Amino acid sequence: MSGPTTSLTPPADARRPVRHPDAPAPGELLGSHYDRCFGCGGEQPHGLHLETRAGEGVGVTAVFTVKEAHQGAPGLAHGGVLATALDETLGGLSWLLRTIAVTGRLETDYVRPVPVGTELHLAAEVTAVHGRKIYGTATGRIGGPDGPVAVRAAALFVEVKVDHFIENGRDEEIRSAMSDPDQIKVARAFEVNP
Ligand SMILES: CCCCCCCCCCCCCCCC(=O)SCCNC(=O)CCNC(=O)[C@H](O)C(C)(C)COP(=O)(O)OP(=O)(O)OC[C@H]1O[C@@H](n2cnc3c(N)ncnc32)[C@H](O)[C@@H]1OP(=O)(O)O
Repeated sequence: MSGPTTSLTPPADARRPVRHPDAPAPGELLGSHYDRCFGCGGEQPHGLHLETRAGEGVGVTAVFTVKEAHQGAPGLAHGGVLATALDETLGGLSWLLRTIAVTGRLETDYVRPVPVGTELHLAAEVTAVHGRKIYGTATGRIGGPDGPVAVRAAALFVEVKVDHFIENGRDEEIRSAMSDPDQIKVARAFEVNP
């Protein structure tokens, strides 16, 4: 097989994650990183509108209500939408590390079907860091933070610079994001704070 290793097991010399001193306080709403994001953007009508909050340690929690537009089988959430909810929640961990990172690998277990109308309560944490690689896990529970587990994920995110988006994104959206001073301020702040 060519290409990078796809293991989700951190190497033996991986370090424990450290919450950045400027990370949002536990309970603080993180807000959307991009208003047209399918996971968290308020301007994306069929999106998940996931609301993520900083948790304790290097963890976050999030809530997502499964809507009619999110179906796969009749009356049930689409598996890809649930993977998006897990991915987006894991993406929120960037705020705790103050590091910009993108998903390299996401492994999902589907444990229970999730009906339309469900409030899915998600929790994610960073488990290890090795160079640019950030390892994490996430769960989604039905109805409340202590509800039955419906989905689980393990993931590896890879740290990138803002240039990752500028060089690879479509010009129209990049120009619009670049003209939003808040977006650039937040993204750059992540880069200069080690
Ligand atoms: C102006 C606008 C501002 C906008 C501000 C936006 C703010 C922030 C937005 C965040 C959004 C969040 C939303 C949710 C999260 C997504 O959904 S992100 C979107 C989905 N993900 C992607 O599109 C990523 C696509 N993939 C890539 O771009 C590249 O493959 C990657 C992941 C950046 C890695 O490429 P690379 O930088 O060349 O890194 P590379 O040297 O190959 O690998 C580095 C290390 O990672 C390992 N690795 C790489 N890929 C993998 C893999 N798939 N499996 C296992 N290991 C891997 C390598 O083995 C290597 O390990 P070591 O050798 O260091 O031990």
